[in-house]
Amino acid sequence: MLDDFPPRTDTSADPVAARTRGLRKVYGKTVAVDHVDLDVPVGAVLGMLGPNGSGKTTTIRMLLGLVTPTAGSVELLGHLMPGGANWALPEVGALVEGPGFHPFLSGRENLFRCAAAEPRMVTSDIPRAVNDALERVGLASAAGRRYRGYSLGMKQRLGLAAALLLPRRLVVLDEPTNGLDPAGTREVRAVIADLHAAGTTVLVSSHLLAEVEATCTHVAVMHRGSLVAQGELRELLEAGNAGLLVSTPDVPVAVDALRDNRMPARATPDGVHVDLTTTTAPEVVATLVRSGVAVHEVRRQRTGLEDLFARLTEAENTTARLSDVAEPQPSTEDPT
Ligand SMILES: Nc1ncnc2c1ncn2[C@@H]1O[C@H](COP(=O)(O)OP(=O)(O)OP(=O)(O)O)[C@@H](O)[C@H]1O
Repeated sequence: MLDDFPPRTDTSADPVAARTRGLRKVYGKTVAVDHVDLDVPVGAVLGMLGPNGSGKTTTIRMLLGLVTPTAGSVELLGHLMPGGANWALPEVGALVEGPGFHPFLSGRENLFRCAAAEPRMVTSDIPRAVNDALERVGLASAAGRRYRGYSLGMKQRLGLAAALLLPRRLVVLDEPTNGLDPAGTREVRAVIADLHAAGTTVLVSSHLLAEVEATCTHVAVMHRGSLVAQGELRELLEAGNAGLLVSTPDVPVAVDALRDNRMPARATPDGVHVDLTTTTAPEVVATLVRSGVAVHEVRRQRTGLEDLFARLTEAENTTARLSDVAEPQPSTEDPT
C-alpha cells in the first residue's frame, strides 16, 4: 500500500527539521515569497524576522502544508510535503493565525477536541495532557470560559496550548507574543526555553527583534518575500559587526591619519570609529602606529540585531529582484 512508504528525502550531514528550496508563492501580481531556501537545523530555536508583509506567515503556512507553493519544495522532518504530511505533521505543534477554535466551546473543551484529533494521543492521556497544556500557558483559571469571550492574548495562549498537547519534534509559532501583555510574553519566552532544553526544534516568527535576540539560537531575516540572511544568531551578529572603536588621546590626529589612508573614520565621544567594510583591524592599527598615534584600546563594535536587521532590510540590492512587485492584489489562487 502506498501509505506504507512515506516520501522521505535523503538526510544530509547537517540534520534539518525543515528545509525549503526555491520556495515561491504568487498571489495575483503579488510575489509573497520568492526563492526562499530556508534551513531550520535540528535543535535550533530559529527566529524568523521581517517587517509586515515580508512573507513570514506565507512561508510558515507553506511549511505546514496549509498553503500550496507556486514553485519550490518543502521538507518537513525528513518528509517531502505535501505528500509526507501524514507522517510529519503529527510530530509538529503549530500556532498559526486562525487555528479554528469553536467560539461557543470553552478553552478546555476546545483543547479536548484538539487532543482527540491528535493521531498520536492515547485517549486516556487526554485529560492530563489538556490540563498540563493549560497550566503551561497560564490559561488554567480561564479554561472554563467560552472561546468567543477570550481576549487576543487568551486566544494566543490557547493556540499555544494546542501546540503543546504532545511532545513534538518541531514547534512552529507564528507571532506567538501577538496580543500578549509583558507577563504573557515572558511566559512564551519560558515555554520556548523549555522546548529548547527538551531538544525540540522551534521555528518562531516575530517582529520583536529584542525578543528574537533573547530567545533564539538562529535567525532568518525576510524582506519583501526574500530570505536576505540566515544562520546562527552569534555569527550573524559578528558578520554585521563592521565597526572598530579605537581609544586614543589623539582623536583628531588619528582621524586624519586614517582618512589620509582612505579608511572611513570619524570621531565619536568614545574615540575613533572606523568602518571595516573596506579595511581590516590590523591595517587600521598598523596605520595608526605608523602615524605615531597612541592606541590605548581597540574594540570591535557589536552591532545589535536591530542594526543588522535595519541594514539588511534597507539594502537596496536585496530588493532588486522584486522591484516589479505590485501592490497586494486579491488572490487569483486558492488562498488555502
Ligand atoms: N491570501 C492572500 N491573498 C493575497 N495576498 C496575500 C495573501 N496572503 C498574503 N498575501 C500577501 O503576501 C505578502 C506577504 O504576506 P505575509 O502575511 O506572508 O507576510 P508577513 O511577513 O507574515 O506579514 P505580517 O508580519 O504582517 O504578518 C503580503 O504582501 C500580503 O499582502
